[in-house]
Amino acid sequence: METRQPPAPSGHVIEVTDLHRRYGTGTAGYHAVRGVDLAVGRGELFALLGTNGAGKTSTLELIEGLAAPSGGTVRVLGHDPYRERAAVRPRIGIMLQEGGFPGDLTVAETGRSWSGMTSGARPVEEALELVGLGHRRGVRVKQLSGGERRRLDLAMALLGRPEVLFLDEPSTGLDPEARAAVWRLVRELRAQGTTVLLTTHYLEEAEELADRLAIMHGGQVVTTGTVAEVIAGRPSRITFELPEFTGASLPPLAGAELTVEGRKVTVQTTGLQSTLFDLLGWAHHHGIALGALDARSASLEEAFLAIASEAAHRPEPETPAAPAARRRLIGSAR
Ligand SMILES: Nc1ncnc2c1ncn2[C@@H]1O[C@H](COP(=O)(O)OP(=O)(O)OP(=O)(O)O)[C@@H](O)[C@H]1O
Repeated sequence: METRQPPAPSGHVIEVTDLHRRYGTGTAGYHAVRGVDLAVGRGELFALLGTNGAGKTSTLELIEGLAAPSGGTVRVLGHDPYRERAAVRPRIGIMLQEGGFPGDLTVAETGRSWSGMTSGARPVEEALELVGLGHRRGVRVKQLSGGERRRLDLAMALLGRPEVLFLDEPSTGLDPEARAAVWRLVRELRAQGTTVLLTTHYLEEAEELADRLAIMHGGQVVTTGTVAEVIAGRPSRITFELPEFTGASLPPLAGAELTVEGRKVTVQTTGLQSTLFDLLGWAHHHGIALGALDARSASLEEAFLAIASEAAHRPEPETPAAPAARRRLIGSAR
């Protein structure tokens, strides 16, 4: 039995306050992370979502302790992951976007060399079996498919039985079956008490796995909460096509917003059932067949697209100057 160290005093395994990251200096510099606050509890699975370039990886790397922030604080298991690396590193597992293991080593050799650098490592065979790579142990890394390499990255992140697992786009490049297997494994790890912070472009992945999530845009968190909280208040959508000749004009639908393009009608409503009832009643009364009728509740995808589009239309925040003492760090870690 391994001994687990006590949780951080706040009860949060990950705590991020007013985090900033700036690459480069002066006018050529780029302020990629602009005041991010996050808190992740023990055993929680938290997903970081965002558009391309939103700052997810830049944020994740700071939380993993791979670079120092330009401003703000990060605490992982009660420690600064950059300055107190020795205290944090043995207790976390990191799956980067590119593991970058030497191509000439076999899968088993990679596991053994990684295991030699990992304290309290589980047997290499066990880690490979967990991700379904046991049968590929004798194959050189360069001969693995993209999806198999992702699974090797995950196996190596799991070697040290981490209390906190960081997954940067874990299922990118996996086929649907391998993705489902990774989801099962992540759920099992979470059920065993592992805290997981992941970034993903797959909204379905966040919907399936996340207890809570944050949506980033332009280096900031624009929305955070459970999937239900993020979706709440977003309108449901009804779409249909009117027949070519309709004597009747569309009915007033209380609380709904109609958009008509030619014969195609889109109705956005927060009261899906009553709007649908009124619409179908009108169609029935006038003997109108609504073509390609589709009615669906708001999904995380719709909420994400709406939130990203709202955020994109907001003015860019002012870029505070990077503190001089931190400038030496700028441009590192990529
Ligand atoms: N080393 C670097 N130097 C300068 N700019 C960088 C560097 N690394 C990242 N950036 C910029 O910082 C911004 C955030 O990048 P980051 O990789 O964190 O975004 P992301 O949300 O992970 O994006 P994606 O979903 O595309 O992976 C981007 O505009 C990127 O071009």
